[in-house]
Amino acid sequence: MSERKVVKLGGSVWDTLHHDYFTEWKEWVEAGNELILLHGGGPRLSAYCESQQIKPVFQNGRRVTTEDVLTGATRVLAGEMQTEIVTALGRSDMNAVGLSGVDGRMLTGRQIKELGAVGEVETVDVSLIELLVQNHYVPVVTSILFGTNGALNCNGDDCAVAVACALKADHFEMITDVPGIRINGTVQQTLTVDAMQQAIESGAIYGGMIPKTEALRSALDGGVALAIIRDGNDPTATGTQLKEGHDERTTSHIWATSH
Ligand SMILES: Nc1ncnc2c1ncn2[C@@H]1O[C@H](COP(=O)(O)OP(=O)(O)O)[C@@H](O)[C@H]1O
Ligand SMILES: CC(=O)N[C@@H](CCC(=O)OP(=O)(O)O)C(=O)O
Repeated sequence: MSERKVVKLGGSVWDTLHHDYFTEWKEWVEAGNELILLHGGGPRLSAYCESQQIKPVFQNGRRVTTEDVLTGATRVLAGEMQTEIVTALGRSDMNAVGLSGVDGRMLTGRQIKELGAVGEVETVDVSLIELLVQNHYVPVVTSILFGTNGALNCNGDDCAVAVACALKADHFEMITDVPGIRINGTVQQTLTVDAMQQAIESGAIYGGMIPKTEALRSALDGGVALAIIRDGNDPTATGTQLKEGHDERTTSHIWATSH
């Protein structure tokens, strides 16, 4: 029975991504399974903004997006980043196809007005992705949404989990530049939903890790059996898996020591 894996590839780790990931993905696809890649490109987009004398501004890990930033987002995410990823997959003998949410109106977005030209995913039409995977292509999707008044920038993690849930993925992996979620200096192999929420409130989880942990939670709520953060620099590392339920001991431990 074929399995379906959705992988979110973080822009933070793309430049140093361990090559064994390509081998792992190739073997996964060759074994008859399905692979769908989602990607961001936050650091490259920030570099673009700085080159244009635009100061990057974030709120809870999501970028405030003016029209000029949106131009950069389409150039960097749907252009430079996506072409590099599709090319790298091709060099590892995988037939990848680059897309964003505007293709076939696959991902429509509702604007989050206080962040500017930013959207949250409103609808996911999986038919284009299904068409590609049935024909043994690896879809590579970036987080630009189809909005009523034009394209919208979407956080890569928010976008990835919406796609993972709509596709009823068996696995959802978020590959990033750290070995997992650290609380008080220790990488957590598992984290309960309650402990995660308290770690966000205490500031132990901050910045770009906030949308990532929220995405893990949405994946669990959306019925994805395995939702995990993995280290892009080390494919053998355990990572952090989010667990349902309550763990009073872990929760109070984090609460007590992170203040
Ligand atoms: N508790 C935490 N544990 C690990 N990393 C954290 C934590 N809180 C915040 N971070 C930050 O989150 C970053 C990953 O988010 P981000 O830079 O948005 O990655 P990506 O580009 O892969 O989506 C890490 O590099 C780290 O600086
Ligand atoms: C609205 C919003 O925050 N969009 C993100 C899209 C790119 C992204 O998410 O990149 P990573 O996956 O590398 O973090 C941004 O502009 O940075």
